[in-house]
Order: sequence, then structure tokens, then C-alpha cells
Amino acid sequence: KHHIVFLKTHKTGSSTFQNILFRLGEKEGLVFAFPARSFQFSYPSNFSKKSVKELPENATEFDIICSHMRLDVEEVKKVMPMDSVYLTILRDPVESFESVFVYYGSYVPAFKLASEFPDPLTAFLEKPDLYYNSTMLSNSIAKNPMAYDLGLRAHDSDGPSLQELQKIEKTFSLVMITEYFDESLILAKELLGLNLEDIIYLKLNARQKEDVVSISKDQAAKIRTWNLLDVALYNHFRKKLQNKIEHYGTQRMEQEVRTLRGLIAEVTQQCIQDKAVKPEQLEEKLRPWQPNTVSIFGYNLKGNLTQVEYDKCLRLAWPELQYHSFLYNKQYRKSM
Ligand SMILES: Nc1ncnc2c1ncn2[C@@H]1O[C@H](COP(=O)(O)OS(=O)(=O)O)[C@@H](OP(=O)(O)O)[C@H]1O
Repeated sequence: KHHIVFLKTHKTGSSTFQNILFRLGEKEGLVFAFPARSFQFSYPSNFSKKSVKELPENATEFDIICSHMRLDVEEVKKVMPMDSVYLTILRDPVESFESVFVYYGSYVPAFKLASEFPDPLTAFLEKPDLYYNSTMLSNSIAKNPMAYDLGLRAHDSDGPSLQELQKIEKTFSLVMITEYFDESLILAKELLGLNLEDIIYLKLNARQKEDVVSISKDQAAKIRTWNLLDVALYNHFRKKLQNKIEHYGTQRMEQEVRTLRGLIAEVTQQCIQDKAVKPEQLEEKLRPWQPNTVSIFGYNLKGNLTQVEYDKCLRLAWPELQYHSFLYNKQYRKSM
């Protein structure tokens, strides 16, 4: 029986991987550790056992946890079985910071202050310390967002200590890398003993292209300086993943990735009417949550699916909040 802890980092492709885990959990009847309130574990505060909904009737343990949290390993251990496999995902900090900046532009005070300028990202990067007050909890994600989610001292300006890196290495069996998403999935499949069918996915939570800010070399350098800890983490674990791919066998990996992509093309053909659909053209059931500054794409399903096909296709395209609510309702036999 699987026992899985997935640390869902922000703006890294984590919803796509979470969807794979939602489907796995549903298929295997795993017990999810859900937040007691809402969809996150008291984020941006540290994870706490108190923020977890109690076990459902007749269950003796939780099997899987995969909602947003700020990691506190000792607290997670109070909730999850000792033999749980820990996974997480990191994305190129230039890409992930740009995504965080735009997505949370009107929610995070540091970003909101810069939003009054015609080019908010340039204004912010020019003098980030002018906008960033590290004592405000609501600014948590404004600097080194991935390190913050991992529970590190993200507001500092230096890199991680060897001790911090060693702790992450000791905790996580696999740190996936968004730029090697499919390769990471193959490694996750091996680690968890899954089939290729289990890791078929549709890319979720993508912004419409007009909302993606194209980053100049100068801006990229400034993003890296501001997010030094994320850069160090990313570089370290990217290298590690590359080594794992080599160890797995580069050709064997290429073959598996090709097969996976073929399977993805098949289900896309079977399930999807339109890709990259704007929110206003999506029915509510398939509309991802929308921040007020950007549009997040979704999928329209084909109209002529049998019930069995519809159930399968829906789950692939189901945005996080809708699928989460469905699983919660099923597990507790009552709505959230
Ligand atoms: N498979 C795959 N490969 C590469 N990139 C991917 C993938 N799946 C999702 N994405 C991109 O990840 C961004 C969304 O990340 P999250 O789902 O982690 O966001 S959230 O924090 O849960 O809101 C979002 O990035 P932006 O479009 O740049 O905002 C998605 O496009």
C-alpha cells in the first residue's frame, strides 16, 4: 500500500503531479490527509498536525498528503506513516518566480506595491527591498518561494547551508524538476512501483500566453540574485536528477518518455475537444481557479463520450479544487 508525501511547491507544475496522485489515490482507495479547512494546510504558516482534518471513520492511518503546505517534517511525521515516500518538484527559478509574481500580483503586498508601475516586474526587480517587508507573513512567497515551501529561511539573501541541503536530501526520495517533467515522472513511477498508464497527464494550471512576461537577460539575472536560495536548490537538485537519469540509462529513459508521450497523445485524442480554453469558455466544473490578474487555461471534453470514458477523461482535466472537493466528499460522505 502506498504511503506518499508530496510537497506541493508553488508554480512548478505541482498541480499536474497532484492530479496524478489524486487519480492514484482514488484508484487504490488511499486515505487522503486533507486540510481541515479550505484547500491548503494553514499556508503560509508552517504545517501543523492541527490543520489536518481527522481520519475518516474506519480508517486507521492516512496514506497520502499532497496539498499546499509550508513543510515542517517533524509535524508531517506526526500525521503520516513512518515509511512514507517523500517527493517534491522544483522549477527553474526564473520561470517559477515570474509565474509567482504575475499570478499573485494582486495578493502579495510586496508585488501589489509594484503593480502601480507600467512594468511591475521591472520596477520590483530594480529595488525589491523597497517593496518587500520580510516580517509580513503574506509576503512569504515574494522571495525564494520554493525554499519557503520547503521550510527554509527564505527571506535571507545567501544560499542554503550544507546542513539544509543534506536535510532535504535525507527527507526526499525524489526531487522532480519541471524542465524534465516526463523524465521525473518515469523516475517517480519506478520509485512508487506504478505503471505508465498511472502517470499519463494533461498539463494543468497553465497561464494564457499573453499573461506570461518575457524575461530579458538582465531581468533573469536580477531574479536569480533575489532568489539565490531557490537558485542554489534548483541547481543542486537538477544535477542530482540528471545523475539519476544517467543511472537509469539515457536510452532506456528516452524510450519510456516516448512511450509515455504516445499514451498522452492517445488520451488527448480520445478525451479532449479543445486545449488551452479560456476560463469564460469553460463550464464551471472544468474551470480552474482564476486569480484576478491572469487567465488560467482549461480543457473542454469531447461531447460523445460514454460514461466510462467521461469519468476517466474528467479526472485527467479536472482542476485541483474541483477534484479535491470530490475526493473529500467521497472520503467523508459529506461536502467540504
Ligand atoms: N507538465 C508540465 N511541464 C511544464 N510546466 C508545467 C507542467 N504542468 C504545469 N506546468 C506549469 O506550471 C505552472 C503551474 O504550477 P502549479 O500547478 O504548481 O501552480 S500552483 O502553485 O498550484 O497554483 C504553470 O506555469 P505558468 O504557465 O508559467 O504560470 C504551468 O504552465
